[in-house]
Amino acid sequence: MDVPDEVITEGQLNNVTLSDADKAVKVCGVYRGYGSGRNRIPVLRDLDMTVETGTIYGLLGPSGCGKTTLLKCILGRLKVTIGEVKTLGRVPGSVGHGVPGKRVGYMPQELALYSRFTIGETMSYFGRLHEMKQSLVKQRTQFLIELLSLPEESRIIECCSGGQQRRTSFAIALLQEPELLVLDEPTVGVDPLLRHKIWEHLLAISRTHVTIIITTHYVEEARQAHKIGLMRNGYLLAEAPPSELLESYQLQSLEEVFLRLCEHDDGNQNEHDSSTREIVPSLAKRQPSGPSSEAEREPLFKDEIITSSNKESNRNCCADLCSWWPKPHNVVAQTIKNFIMLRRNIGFLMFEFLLPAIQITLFCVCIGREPYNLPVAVVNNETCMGSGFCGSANFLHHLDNRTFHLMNYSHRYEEGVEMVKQGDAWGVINIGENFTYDFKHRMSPLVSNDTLEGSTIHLRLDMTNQQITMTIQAKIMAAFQAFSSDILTSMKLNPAIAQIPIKVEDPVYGDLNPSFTNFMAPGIILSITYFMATGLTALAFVLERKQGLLDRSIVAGVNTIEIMIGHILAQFFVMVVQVCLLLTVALAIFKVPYEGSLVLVILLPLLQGLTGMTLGLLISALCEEETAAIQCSLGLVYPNMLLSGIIWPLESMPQWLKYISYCLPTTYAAEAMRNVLARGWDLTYKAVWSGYVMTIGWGIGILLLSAFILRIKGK
Ligand SMILES: Nc1ncnc2c1ncn2[C@@H]1O[C@H](COP(=O)(O)OP(=O)(O)OP(=O)(O)O)[C@@H](O)[C@H]1O
Repeated sequence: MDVPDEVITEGQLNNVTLSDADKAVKVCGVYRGYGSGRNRIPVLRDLDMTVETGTIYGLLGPSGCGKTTLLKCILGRLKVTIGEVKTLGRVPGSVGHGVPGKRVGYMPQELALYSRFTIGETMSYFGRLHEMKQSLVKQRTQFLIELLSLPEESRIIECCSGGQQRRTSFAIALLQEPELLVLDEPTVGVDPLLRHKIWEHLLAISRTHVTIIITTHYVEEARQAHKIGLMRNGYLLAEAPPSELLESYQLQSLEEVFLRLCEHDDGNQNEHDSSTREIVPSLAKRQPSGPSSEAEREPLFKDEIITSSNKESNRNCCADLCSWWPKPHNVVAQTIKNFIMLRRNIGFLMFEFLLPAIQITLFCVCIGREPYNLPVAVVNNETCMGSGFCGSANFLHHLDNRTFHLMNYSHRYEEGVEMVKQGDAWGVINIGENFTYDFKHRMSPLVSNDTLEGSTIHLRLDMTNQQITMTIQAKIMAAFQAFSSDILTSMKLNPAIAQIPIKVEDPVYGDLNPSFTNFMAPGIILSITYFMATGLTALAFVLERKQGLLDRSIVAGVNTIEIMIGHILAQFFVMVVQVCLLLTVALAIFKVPYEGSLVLVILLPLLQGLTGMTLGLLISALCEEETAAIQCSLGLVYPNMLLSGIIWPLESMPQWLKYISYCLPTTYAAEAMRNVLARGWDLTYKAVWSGYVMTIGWGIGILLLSAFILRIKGK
């Protein structure tokens, strides 16, 4: 950490308060770094800078010296730790100031362009952010196309050459004819002809009272500026008109001046090193003129900082609220931008439309359908001789041959059971040796049932899969009914009197459970909508942030709430189409039963989708990389499905897990959906309205949290 040169006292702090009306930018004693604690990187150190209105200020310095950081402080994108910045007369970010906003044109170092937009659409987007009439945007676009030799406005940005893309980026900064132009290395990688053209234009507009700050590490290029600031290690070594610097140092080039200043600075550093002390970065540092010991100095620092930051925070409290309030023109700009992006990616949009319908199709095809071709061992102990009626053969004949794959093990029941134990069969059917004879006698009022106990059909099943168990049982009952109908009709008896001689013995594995097919469908519908929506927005900020587009839009005056609303509005359209297709497939094609109001059935997935979107925005706010965002959204799918009672009933969960489950956004909703679909309940039932309330509550909560995180991270 650097040595503080001087302690700022209360009086001194007042003295540095900025009031000069003719100064477009005034930076006083600014400190700013990145990170915190041991990982803190100090960047700006006690930096002063003055830019007069209507001049070109060349900010020069080697790579990494802090030029971009300083520009971001001037634009209000970064808050200074200590010191004061005034841009166009006020603290950047003040309510109604227009910085960030339309009073400033910003060209970031990176391209920061929507590559799928045309030049015209790009201009329209930034024009909307600056509240310009579209006719004026058109006019300015034509002017800038001519001035900067850009291709026609219908040209897609990604089809432009590198130089054309940079000039488009420059044109955006000039679009609204701002009072202040901040250009971060506009000439890097630009051919000399274009560089000359850019400087020519800058000189021309500076004569119309436009102030320009331009950074470059091509030192000689800045000779054309009215004033230059030579920056090194986070502070300015010198600040003067180029001619003055050359004259006073009696040197030929600015590069030589810069080298001389660096040597001088190195000498000064060595002198200071003997008195170097480590202090916390948030404390002010200047020439020690006051109390000498650290203990004496610290309270003074802290008071100053608290006083100054309190002043700032009081002033900004209302400002913050106002700046959060979404402005319609920004929301419209964001929404249109997102729709254009959707339109440019029509293949992906179709995929997004169809994916939920494909998922529900897979669910209906793979889950809930009747299993078939099930291996079942048959042990038929009955010996049918002659031409008499053979009941066991008749019974086996009636077993559905699509469902069963029968394997005969005559007289070897144990062998059949072993097959089930080995997992080679789902069950064993054991038919008693006197089955037909006893069945006939069973119907006789003279015979007691007890005496016939040994001649029934015995079933031993693997009951680990409830769907299969239930199918086998149902099919065996159906076959028995058909058999009893045959035999009793031949005896001229009413089949309704048949007594059922089928006994289900202890299962080999598992236990019998009820069916969950219809139980699962509502939860599956909701979770598909929820996670599709999360996926739609999880990359919302990540990509724009990485490409510098988010920063650029914010400098143009958009706030994070407006960006979020823009995303939600555009993606809501996609989601409505998804939900319509999803419900059509589920309810109309696969006949998932619904007893309740269709409005409620449609509304809940839509609300769940909106909540899913807010979760996506939260992921997007938290993650810096696409891979992290994708992993995060995918990683949430399965735990949520397992914990929300979508796949298996909550009643089977341990109590502590139930508490967690009820805290999740889809649990109450799945319950409500089930009640609306299967029981036909409406909003008067708690089990229904609680699902809607929880969904809305979660949506609002996550949205606010995302906005808060974006605010804190300054994105
Ligand atoms: N977001 C960040 N987090 C941590 N460190 C950062 C961040 N941004 C910049 N830095 C560090 O701050 C220092 C100054 O960076 P800055 O981008 O302001 O320099 P610069 O003078 O604009 O460099 P260049 O000319 O290469 O663009 C560098 O050491 C850089 O590594």
